[in-house]
This record gives sequence, structure tokens and C-alpha cells, in this order.
Amino acid sequence: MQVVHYPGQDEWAALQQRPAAGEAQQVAERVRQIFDDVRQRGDEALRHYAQELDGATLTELRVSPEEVAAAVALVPAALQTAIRQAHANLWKFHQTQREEVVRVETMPGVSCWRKSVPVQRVGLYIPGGTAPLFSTLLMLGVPARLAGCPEVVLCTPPQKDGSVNPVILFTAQLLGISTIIKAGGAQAVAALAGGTQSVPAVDKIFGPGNRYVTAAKQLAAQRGVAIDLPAGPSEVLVIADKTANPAFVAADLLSQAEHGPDSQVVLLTDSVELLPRVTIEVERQLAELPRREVAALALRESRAVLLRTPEEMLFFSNQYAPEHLILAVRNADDYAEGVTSAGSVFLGHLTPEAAGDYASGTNHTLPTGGYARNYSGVSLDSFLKKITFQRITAEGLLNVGPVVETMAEAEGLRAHARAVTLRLESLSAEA
Ligand SMILES: NC(=O)c1ccc[n+]([C@@H]2O[C@H](COP(=O)([O-])OP(=O)(O)OC[C@H]3O[C@@H](n4cnc5c(N)ncnc54)[C@H](O)[C@@H]3O)[C@@H](O)[C@H]2O)c1
Ligand SMILES: N[C@H](CO)Cc1c[nH]c[nH+]1
Ligand SMILES: [Zn+2]
Repeated sequence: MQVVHYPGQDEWAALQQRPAAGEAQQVAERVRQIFDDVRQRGDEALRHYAQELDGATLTELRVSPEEVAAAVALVPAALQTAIRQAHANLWKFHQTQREEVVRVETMPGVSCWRKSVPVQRVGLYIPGGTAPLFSTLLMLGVPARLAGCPEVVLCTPPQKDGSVNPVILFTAQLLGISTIIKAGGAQAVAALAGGTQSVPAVDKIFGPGNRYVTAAKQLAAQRGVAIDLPAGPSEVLVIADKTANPAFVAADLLSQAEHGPDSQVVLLTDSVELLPRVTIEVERQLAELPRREVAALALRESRAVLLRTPEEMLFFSNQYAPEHLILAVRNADDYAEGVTSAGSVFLGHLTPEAAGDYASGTNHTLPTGGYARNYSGVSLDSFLKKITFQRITAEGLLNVGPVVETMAEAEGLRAHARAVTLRLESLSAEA
């Protein structure tokens, strides 16, 4: 980790830079080629990239019911129980996001209301390049089911032997998802966006992924398919004061660093004593991790920054807009009040970010790369469209009609005014 003591504000922008930002152009170009190929060759292109990028030789792209049944039997009972508990917690938290239909009479006789309707065809991308993230399937599948989306298509990269990770298949079965496609990366997103012989096209694509997946979702959005949000390589920013436990902070930093080489972790502290204790602890814990090589690459682009005051730390964090923000401080509630940009916030010394990754109930599909400045994480709303309705009675038309006529005339839109005037005239003819 790069350690920086008391940087001037003119140095902050460089410290807030995300890794690999310079390669975005190359990644975008590669993704465009893959999109063109999938559009032209459909399933054949998906098989080609499965071979080239995932090392898997595929004949069938769709997972069969037999494969699901065989996989479910392989999942240990303790893991099944844990997944069911996480599912229950996610369901409990997300179902509170349901909205009642409220009818409002804006003027006597003018009724307006809004109803939530599920997005009809949704595509869920579940990362599987370096780790099969079955937890992500819960994060997307639970709100999709709560919303009532009728068609759910799941894409995930195949393993080298051509199978899909059994825990992903168990979780899909738990969620009642049966359309499962062995495709990963940009090619999966391209298939969901445009459809192929085996992959149904969808209306909206969800899910996190590496920079190829994220760039592909952005391209899909340009081509008219909705996406949830840019949810790329994982990040965490920890604000820690002198009351923080260095081992806890180091573990939290490493928990996101181990996701991938593009991940980034940031420590902000106003304690000159804590900072070296955390960096020593990071090195010690890193050596014990099975994914230490990946985490070490992420740490090369990560920072530990000593700042002067709580206000400075909060200001830096809001500018950086982290995917995850951990407040490892004595007065976490006070800090939380000042948070304006973050995907998800974890308060106090006993709230590891890993809890939100798996099981506390909040969603872990969150904006990265600074997008927490203008995006929220996935929620029930992501799977719903809000359609407005209205009905106007005779009394209502008498009330609102003249307002519309006046405004339409002022905009020079005579036909708009006439749509009201003709009705008002018909009412006076009846009277
Ligand atoms: N922001 C969030 O909410 C969130 C949640 C979970 C995971 N994540 C992130 O998701 C990512 C998962 O990444 P992953 O790589 O393990 O899995 P992935 O499924 O996102 O990507 C794997 C796919 O990338 C493609 N790919 C790899 N190298 C390529 C290349 N050179 N050219 C073209 N395509 C290539 C391949 O098709 C492969 O199947 C991590 O960065 C993790 O931090 C983010
Ligand atoms: N931290 C990831 C989101 O950035 C989510 C995840 C899945 N599994 C473990 N963690
Ligand atoms: Zn994680």
C-alpha cells in the first residue's frame, strides 16, 4: 500500500484515482468487437469465447435440469443452511422496500396514482471468473422474485470442465431460476442484450463483474437495453480513528483486495499511531491468504492516508465515493450523518463489510469507480417500473381543464388546448 502523510488538498485527486482507468479505451474496444461477433455468430461466438477466455469446451450452452439436480446433491448441508439464512435476511430487508399504491386527488375530481410493475425480462450476470459468487445470485434473485419479474435469465462463466459451480446451481434452484446459460464476460452481456439461439434477449441486465463485464453493460445501455448500475471491481474505504483495532481494519481492507487485481482499498486515519500498525497487520494477514497474489496486486494500487481531522476524512471519502465505507471510529453515528456519497456504510468496530457481502440483509451489488456519487446499489426498485395512472371526472375537468388550456395556448400548442376545450364544450352541451 502506498502510505501518504498529510497530503495537501492539491494531491487528493491523484490519491482518489481508480486503478486501470488508463486502460478503459482498450477494454471498450475489445468489448465492442465481442458484441459484434456475438451479434453475427450468436451461440457459435459464445462457444468460441468460452473456449478462449474460460478454457471450456461447450456443446450445450444451457444448463440442463439433470445438471442442476446433480449439483444440488454436492452442496454440503451446512452451506445450504447458511444460504437459506442469508436468503431469509435479504428477503426480510428487501420486502420492506415494497410501496403501497397511493391515490391522490390533486383537485376535486382529478385522481392520480402510481403502481409498481415488474420489468418483464431480466438478465442476471453472476461473476465466476476467479470466484463463483453465488452470494451475488442471492443479491439479484431475491429482489427479482419479490418484484415478480416473470422471465429471469442467468448467465455465469463456465468452469474449465464445462460445468457451472454447484453452489450457483443450488442457489438458482432455491430462487426458482431455471434458465441458466454458461456464458461469462462481455459475450454474456452481449447475448442478453441482443439474444442468440440459446439466450433470450432481456429488457434489463443486472449484476457486477470485472471491467469487461462493466464496460459491456455500459455498451448495452448505449444500445437501448437498461442496466442496473456500473458495479465493477470491488472497493472499500475505511475511516479509522485511534480506537480502531488494527487487525480488524487490515482484515476489512484485505477482504476487498482479495476480490481481484483491479480492486482498490483505502485507509484514512487521523491517528499517526494506528497507521503503521494497520500496514504491518495487512502484510502479516496477506501472507496467510490463499488469494494473496491477487490481493497483493490490488494493494499496489491501494493507499493508506494520514489526514488531520474527522472533517477532512469525511470530505475525502465523499469525494472518493467508495462502494463500501467502513466507519471504524468511536462515534460512527456522527460520521454517518455526514456521508453524502457511498454505496453502503458499515458502522462501528463490530460491523465487518463482509457481513453485507453475504448475509446481513442489505444488497452487495453496489456502484464502484466513483459512481456512488450518482447511483444507488441494487434494490427492489431496480426490478420495478413505476407507471402512473389518472382518471378525471366531469368535476375534475371543470377544475383542471382551464389550467391546461391556458398553459397549452401559452406554449403555442393549440391541439393540446383543443383536447380539453372539446370535452369542456361537450359537458356544457349536456348541462
Ligand atoms: N460492485 C459490486 O457490486 C461487485 C459485487 C461482486 C463482485 N464484484 C467484482 O466482480 C468482479 C468479478 O470478476 P471476475 O473476473 O472474477 O469474474 P467475471 O465473471 O466478472 O469475469 C470473468 C469473465 O471475464 C472475461 N474476461 C477475462 N479476461 C478477459 C480478456 N482479457 N478479454 C475479454 N474478456 C475477458 C471472461 O469472459 C470471463 O468469463 C471482481 O472485480 C469483483 O470485485 C463487484
Ligand atoms: N464485495 C463484493 C462486492 O463488491 C461482494 C462479494 C461477494 N462475495 C464476497 N463479496
Ligand atoms: Zn466481497
